[in-house]
Amino acid sequence: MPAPQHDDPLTLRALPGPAASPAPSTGLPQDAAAVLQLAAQSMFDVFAQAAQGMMVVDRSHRIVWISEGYKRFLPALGFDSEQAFVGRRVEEVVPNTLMAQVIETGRPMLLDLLTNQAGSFLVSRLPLRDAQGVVLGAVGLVLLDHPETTMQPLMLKFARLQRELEDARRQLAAQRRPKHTIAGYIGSSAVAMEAKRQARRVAATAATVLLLGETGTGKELLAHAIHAASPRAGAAFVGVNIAAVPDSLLEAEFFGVAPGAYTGAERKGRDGKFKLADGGTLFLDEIGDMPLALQPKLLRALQEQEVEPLGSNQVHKVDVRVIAATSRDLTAMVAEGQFRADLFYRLNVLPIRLPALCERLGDLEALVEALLEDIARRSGLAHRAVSEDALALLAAHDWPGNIRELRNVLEQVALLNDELLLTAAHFRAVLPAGVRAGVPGPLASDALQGASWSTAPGAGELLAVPLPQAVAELERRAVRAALAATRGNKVAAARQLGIARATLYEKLALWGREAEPPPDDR
Ligand SMILES: Nc1ncnc2c1ncn2[C@@H]1O[C@H](COP(=O)(O)OP(=O)(O)OP(=O)(O)O)[C@@H](O)[C@H]1O
Repeated sequence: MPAPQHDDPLTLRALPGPAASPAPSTGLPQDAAAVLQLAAQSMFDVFAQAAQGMMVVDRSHRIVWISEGYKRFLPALGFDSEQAFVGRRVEEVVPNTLMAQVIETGRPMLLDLLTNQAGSFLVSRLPLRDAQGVVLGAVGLVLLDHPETTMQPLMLKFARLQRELEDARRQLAAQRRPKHTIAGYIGSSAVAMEAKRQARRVAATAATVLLLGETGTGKELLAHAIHAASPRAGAAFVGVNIAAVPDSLLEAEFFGVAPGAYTGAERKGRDGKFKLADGGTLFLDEIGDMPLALQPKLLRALQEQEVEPLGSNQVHKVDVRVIAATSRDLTAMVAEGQFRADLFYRLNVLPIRLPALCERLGDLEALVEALLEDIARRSGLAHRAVSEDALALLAAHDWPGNIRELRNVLEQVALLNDELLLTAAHFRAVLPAGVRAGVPGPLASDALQGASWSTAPGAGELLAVPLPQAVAELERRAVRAALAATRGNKVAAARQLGIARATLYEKLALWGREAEPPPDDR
């Protein structure tokens, strides 16, 4: 490094010349202290040569020396000569410098970013000590000027790695968390606690469980949780949504297809859900939509723990625990002959009723908090809180879609707004106004009036058209009315209409969007 051009004893002692004395032909000195001193000297020389500029500051923070390279920063710092700069306290002439901190603490700052009116600099600051280790001052090195351009690729890479690290941490935390636990069913109201108590009790048994409750009350969540808390937790949890599978495909879905039973894609045969759930749990969602014709075969599978794939005359033993769920009134369906009584009794061994949200509004705040936390975790958005007036508005709202609807509303509001505190005004913009749908049930007369289904066109007009056309028109209006009354919730609408969800989906697909209520009806 260039020799300091200052006669201050500090400089001379602190920036030693070739102190260690290696024998020229034998290489490194023999003692460790001399090797270290040599290493320090060499390192310093490398730094000094690579640096864009250097300065030395004494114990009282006064600049005692600057390198040739440093001089080019002087104009930007407001100095036109070295004489005017040297001798000044460093913090007075180099804004944002931390040289004083290094002198006071004696701790080096190996790499730091310094930004002031002269630009941005990658700097290094090292304390200078005497033989007794007393700090005499500090040396500052400007390693790079304008690192934002010269180091841009490195900085971009660093930012990307940082982002990836955060994503990985988030994913890992999500994976480690058991997906569904009974404690994850949020609520401390008496009805919620009772549902959890029953879930814990049945988890230990192998008996069939029947989960009853309106749409979106957490039946599937609790089914997962019961499985996770059961001795079968290590085996598969297989779910079938009966309403979503066309009737004609259900048998193969449940019991599988024997090889050679069909040509084409099914030629090799395939396992049914019972087989896939062997050793674990089979979740039969929307069991009320099970076609009557298939119910005896399901009953046999439940009782005998045996399945017979389609096109086969062999039975296979399975060991499956069944959890069924429905939002329909199975007792009424049995009375009306729509559901077999023997299957109902077989399923109804351990029924657990999940309360609707309106029955446990005391849990609303805890649910909102837990759902917002989950939304933030999954989306990477900031965690939001809700104001008192927002909670009051939510409590006054009717929740036909229960917790699923609550979750959707929270998600929408969180996505649409940047504020960390969500207020009633934010929710008012999203919550459907108008008809209070009330407890879903048989087609309610106010719901019908809400959608004016019994008015235009009048009965007289319908009489003037051929019967199939009139029937089709009535059917459309009934579906529109049910969708309007349930704010587009198709499960609740199908229940109100007394038809399977799959049937409603089929009708909507057939009619196209014209059958759905206009957005302002929802
Ligand atoms: N008690 C609860 N605590 C936390 N989240 C809940 C709770 N109940 C329901 N949820 C959430 O609400 C949503 C709907 O729940 P889930 O699918 O379990 O309802 P469901 O009763 O099975 O509905 P459907 O009858 O329409 O199938 C999910 O996102 C679930 O995580």
